[in-house]
Formats: sequence, C-alpha cells, structure tokens
Amino acid sequence: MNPKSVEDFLESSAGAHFSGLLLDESGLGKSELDQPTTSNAESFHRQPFIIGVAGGASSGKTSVCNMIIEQLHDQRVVLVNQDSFYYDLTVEELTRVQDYNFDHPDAFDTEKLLTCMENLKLGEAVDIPNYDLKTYKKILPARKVNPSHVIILEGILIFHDPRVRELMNMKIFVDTDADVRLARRIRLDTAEKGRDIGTVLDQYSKFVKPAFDDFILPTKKYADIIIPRGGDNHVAIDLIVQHIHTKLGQHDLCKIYSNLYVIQTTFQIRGMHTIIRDAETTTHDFIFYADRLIRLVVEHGLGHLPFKEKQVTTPTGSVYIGVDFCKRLCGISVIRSGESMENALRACCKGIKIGKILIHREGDNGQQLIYQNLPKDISDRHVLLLDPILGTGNSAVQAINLLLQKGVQESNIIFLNLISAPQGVHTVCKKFPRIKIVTSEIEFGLNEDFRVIPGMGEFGDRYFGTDDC
Ligand SMILES: Nc1ncnc2c1ncn2[C@@H]1O[C@H](COP(=O)(O)OP(=O)(O)O)[C@@H](O)[C@H]1O
Ligand SMILES: Nc1ccn([C@@H]2O[C@H](COP(=O)(O)O)[C@@H](O)[C@H]2O)c(=O)n1
Ligand SMILES: [Mg+2]
Repeated sequence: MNPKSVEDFLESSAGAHFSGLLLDESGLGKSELDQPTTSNAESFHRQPFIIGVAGGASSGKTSVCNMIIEQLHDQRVVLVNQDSFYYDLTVEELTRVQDYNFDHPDAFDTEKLLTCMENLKLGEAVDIPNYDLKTYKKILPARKVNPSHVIILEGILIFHDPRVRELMNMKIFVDTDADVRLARRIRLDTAEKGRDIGTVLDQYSKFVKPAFDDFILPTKKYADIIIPRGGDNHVAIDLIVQHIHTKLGQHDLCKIYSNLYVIQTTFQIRGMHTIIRDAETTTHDFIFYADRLIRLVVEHGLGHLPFKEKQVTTPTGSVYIGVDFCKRLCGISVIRSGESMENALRACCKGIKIGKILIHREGDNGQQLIYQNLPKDISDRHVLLLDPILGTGNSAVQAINLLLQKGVQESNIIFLNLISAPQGVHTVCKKFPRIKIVTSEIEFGLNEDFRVIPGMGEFGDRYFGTDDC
C-alpha cells in the first residue's frame, strides 16, 4: 500500500464511526425494549480508536504523541510505549550490555503487548510493565491503564508485527533525518541516561543504524500518514486530531441527536470528573467537585432558555443592548439524586420554584411513579429536569411523560445531568425529539446490572453520605 497524503487519508476515511452504539437499519439505534448492556453485547462497548506511531529512535515520536494528546483534551487518551515491553536482561546479558541489540524486534515481548492491547480493546484495565532504561529491567509497580477512547501505541518497531498493525485504526510514521536523530540521541543518552559518547556512537553504528535500515524503515510503507519534521509539523498534527475527533463516538451521538448537548470539556472538567469517579474520594470532596460540575451543567442548560432583547443605560451614559432572562421557569428534581442539583439551580435563578418527582426503580424496568409535587402552573413554564445520571433512560421517560401529562410542552423541557449512557440518550432522544439534554460526559455504556460504566457508583449515596449505611 502506498502511503497516502494526510488529506487523502482524511478524505477516504471520513464518515461516522461510533462503535459505542449499535445502529439499527433506521440508523437511530435499538429500541428501548431491547436495550443491550455494554458487557452483554461486545460490539456495543465503545471500541477504542488505536493509533500506532512509529519512526526511528529520537525521531520525535513521543513529542508527536504528546501534541496529539494535548489537542485531544476532550477525550480519554492513553499512551502505551513499546519500550515498556522490552525483555529484562539476564545476568549474563547485563555483563555485556554493549553487545545487546535493543533495536531488534526480538528485544520486545510482543506477545505480552498483544495481550495487553486485546484486553484494552475489550474494555478491561491492564497492567503495563514499567521498564527502566537505566537498569535494563522492569520495576514495580506496573502501570495500571484503564480502557480509553483513544490508545496511542508508540515505538520504533510498532509496525513490525502484522498482528500489532492489525489492531491499529491509524498508523503514523514520524520521518526525521538520520543526522537529526543521531544528534538528539547523543544529547539524550549522555545527559539523561548517563552514557559516554563513545558508547552511544558504538551502539549507533553497531545496532541502531542497521536496525533502522533493516526493520524500521521498511515499515514506513504501512503508514497511513507520514509526518516529516515530527512535532514541528503543526498542520499534520491538527489534521490528525481533526480526523480522530470525526471518528470518535461522542461527536457522532451529538450528530445523530441534535437535541443532545455535551458541554465543551476542559482539563478542569476532566479533573473534576476524575475526582468524583474515584471510589476513594471522600464524601466532602465528592460533594465539592460534584457541585462544581453541576453548576457548570446548570449554567449551560440555562443558556438554552429563550430570551428577549433588553436595552440598558450604563453608568457612562451609553446604551448596552443585552437580553432579559426567561422568567417562566421551574426546576423538577428526581428524588433523591436530583435534589443534589437544586442548590446550583437556586444559586443561578433567584427564587426559582422547584418541584419533585419520586420514581421507584427495580432493576431495569418496573419503574413506578411514587410521588410528585409540581408547581400548579407548570404547563406555562420551562422545566429544568434534574437528575445527575442518565442510565437506561427509563426513569427519565417516566418523569418526562408525567410533565407532558401536566401540559408542559416537550420543547420547554431541558434535562440536565452530569453523565449520560448512550443507551439512555437513545431512549430519551428518540421518544422526545424536542426536549434538550445537557450533560457533561457521555459514558461507555451500561453493565449487566444496567449501571452506568465507568460511572461514579450510587450518586445519591455518595453525595448524601449514605454509602456506608
Ligand atoms: N521538533 C523538535 N525540535 C527539537 N527537538 C525535538 C523535536 N522533537 C523532539 N525533539 C527532542 O528530541 C528528543 C527525542 O524526541 P522524542 O519525541 O522523545 O523522540 P522518540 O520518542 O522518537 O525517541 C527529545 O529530547 C525531544 O525533546
Ligand atoms: N535499555 C535500553 C532500551 C532501549 N534503548 C534504545 O532506545 C531506543 C528506542 O527508544 P525511543 O524512545 O528512542 O524510540 C532504541 O534505539 C534503543 O537502542 C536503550 O538505549 N537502552
Ligand atoms: Mg519515545
């Protein structure tokens, strides 16, 4: 296969790809009666997008990967380095380390790399060995890697084994001149690995250069994209990141349902999610960071309310042409988790009326409306429906049906939550195409107990401190 230019590659592979959703023939997904969980339908779980990055030693592979990761800040990305799979040196090899060829394919435990990658693809966490380049051995503890939306596999010989190549959705070769690579290597090996220049040059001429010519360069032909100048090539990196975004599920889910809004993420938002999802997080921290996130979702949701133009005169005597907030609104929380969102709504909307709905949930179905306390004039209001987790969507359907029965217009409902499973998004958006869902993250899916994964456990118990009752 001839390597394609970046533009050719992007053109030929454009189009929706969301392996987190099973699309039916209508393209709208399976019916809510036939909800697959993430684990009982293998293809339902969101398959990671796997990128291979190869190139000579010191060509700039890691730098390119870091730039991609930086720009993909709204995705969970994990970097797996082929170096982690170097075999340990035996005592005998250690005594003659200068004769060991670290640039030969046999220096790597490719079987282990394959096992790790296959498990990650299946959505399982793995232990990646922690190889120490100075002692030539693996050190403990191993690095725990969770399944992610994007996995970047980086290494000099990552395209050598066809089974590893097969795993990749995109292959990048970083193409940097040999003299630049050698100069960088001398600097790195002497400064960081404490080696002397004679040893570095001997290793280069004996192993590094021949291995580049015999094993690395011949794999360039497998690349979909060749990046000259590595990390200096900002155009190539921008195009790669754009392509990955096109290929990732969340964006496709938003494309399928124009009434789904996932708030623009930042590292702050990811950091807050990291804390509230961590099982070790204390109740105090859970509340603090959940509140911060809820506030963002609420503010974003309020941005979808209608407004009227309003002009005011500023202290300088100038006219400011602004807008007036929508007045006829109320919040409805789904007891008990949804009550955690009430304070944020009150803090944003002075004096807002807040009603409540209690839905009893038994397993996946058997949802039963137990209690309701809604404003009498709810049919004239815009409704912000509050529930931090959208899982199967069955509770949300119950709640929305009740609001519709009370005369609320479907287009006047904004459903606010922190995390949404694709299954729930399907169920709600298909049934109520005119409501809006505002969320801060889309999940991988549901497990066999219809719990959202990765999720954050029982939100209500964690927020109200009843998780150890
Ligand atoms: N475009 C660049 N300009 C200058 N230095 C660079 C550039 N890309 C990488 N480097 C430096 O070269 C060295 C090797 O880069 P690295 O990305 O680690 O390469 P690799 O992962 O291919 O071995 C590092 O010290 C890095 O900072
Ligand atoms: N103990 C080791 C292991 C590997 N190397 C060299 O590292 C190079 C690959 O790493 P990159 O980050 O540059 O891709 C390769 O050329 C090995 O010779 C080493 O020096 N010592
Ligand atoms: Mg590297």
